[in-house]
Amino acid sequence: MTQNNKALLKTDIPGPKPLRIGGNIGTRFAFSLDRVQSVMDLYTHFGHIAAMVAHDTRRVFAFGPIFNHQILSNPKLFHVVPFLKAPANSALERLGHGLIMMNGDEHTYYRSLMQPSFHKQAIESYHHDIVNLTVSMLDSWERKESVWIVEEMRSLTIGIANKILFGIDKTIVQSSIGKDFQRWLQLITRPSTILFPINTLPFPYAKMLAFSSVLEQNVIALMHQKSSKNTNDVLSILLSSAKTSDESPSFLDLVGQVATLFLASYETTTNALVWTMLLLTQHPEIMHNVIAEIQSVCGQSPIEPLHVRSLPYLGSIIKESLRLLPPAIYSHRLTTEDCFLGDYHIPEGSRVSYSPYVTHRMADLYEEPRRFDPLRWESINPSPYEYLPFGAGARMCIGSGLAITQLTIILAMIIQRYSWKLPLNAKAHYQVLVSLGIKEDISLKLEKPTTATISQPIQGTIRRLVDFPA
Ligand code: HEM
Repeated sequence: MTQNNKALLKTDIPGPKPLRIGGNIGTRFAFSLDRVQSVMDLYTHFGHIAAMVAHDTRRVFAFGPIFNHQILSNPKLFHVVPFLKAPANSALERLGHGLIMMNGDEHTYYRSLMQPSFHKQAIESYHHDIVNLTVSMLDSWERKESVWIVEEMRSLTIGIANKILFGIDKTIVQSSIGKDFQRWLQLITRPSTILFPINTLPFPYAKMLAFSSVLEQNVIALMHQKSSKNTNDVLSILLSSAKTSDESPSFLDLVGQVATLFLASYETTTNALVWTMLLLTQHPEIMHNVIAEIQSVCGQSPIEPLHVRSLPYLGSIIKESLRLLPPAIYSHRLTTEDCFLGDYHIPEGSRVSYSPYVTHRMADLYEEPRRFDPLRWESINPSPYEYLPFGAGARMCIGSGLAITQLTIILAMIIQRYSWKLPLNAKAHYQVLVSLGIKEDISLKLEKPTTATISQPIQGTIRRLVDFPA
């Protein structure tokens, strides 16, 4: 950008004022109390470009398809940034350095290495593992009248991640890498770990660093086992493409990819399943129609790969659920040089975020955006920057095809065997840890899928995000 252009651009980005007590930090803290509502309020009150604190160009949000395109189609200018400080050459640094945190040529190289594991054919080859693990879960429901839905969906998606990412059977999950990763995720997302990166015991950050070393050793041991066996899972495909690649990355170089795959896959998919099932409890007519579609296309037969592409109504339900409650609310980038967003000058080193959540709620793109309306997909065809639950551009979610396949198979199989109802006064309070989920688990009452029954109205903060039928 020339000096002249720079002078013409504005720097007074609108946003909430610093608080009288607490200043900029106070305003940032207020934002973090409810990030979902706060990000929407920024757009509603200040428009397409807004700062977390007025005039502070270090933390900026850019909303809507034009800015999504500008940010996501220019990965050289908008870099991703690690969210946790890690000591140089530590296990934490290596575990955190996966595709999602890479930039430039390194990102391009590892993305091409991982791509074969997510091709259409590879995804079809995981189909039977997804079906088998879902059958086991549904069989265990036969003895139950109700199920804790988050717990069930989480344990299923971890089981699937273990099997299709690492070739580990569910029976070994309890003592396996899946549990280690879950614990690691809890440790790295604790506010005390993030706020006080002090490497001395008993600080939680020091405990997390020690646990990272254990996890890294376990991941490397797993890679040694894999490299001597020929199994059909994402890690095996990755190891064999690494072997034939010119740069031949070592196991240590690949540790971060393994961690990223596990962490990026199961929590997002769990939350998408839970939200979809909860939304269906509030829309009996939609539930009724999807039962009819599944009965007519699949009957009681096992779900085959062909069925996954032949359930358009279920497909619209999944799309609509990911529009209304996308697991990724917003995502950050760091500017690598001075640039501009609209009329505003953004200095190098600023954090800029795009938001699938806000974009999906723009009334000029989606009529009555707060309503769950799968039928809207019969008459709209948004661009990749207008509908982006999986991001867009060169860094779009590499697992999007796998995620949609999993959601379709699991939901179709549950709907084949059960209907579900909320208990009296069930509350769904939303929260964002890594992605948008619910705070406390809900016990759903199971029924046979004869017809969809009217459920109790759902209570809780979810009513701030969704307009349910009266
Ligand atoms: C419903 C489920 C999922 C949702 C909503 C989701 C969402 C996303 C989003 C929004 C991004 C882009 C983030 C950004 O722009 O900063 C992303 C990236 C990524 N996702 Fe997913 N994801 C899901 C499932 C999965 C699965 C199943 C896997 C792998 C098994 C996966 C692996 C990844 C990876 C590796 C990236 C980084 C891609 C890159 O930077 O090149 N995700 N995901």
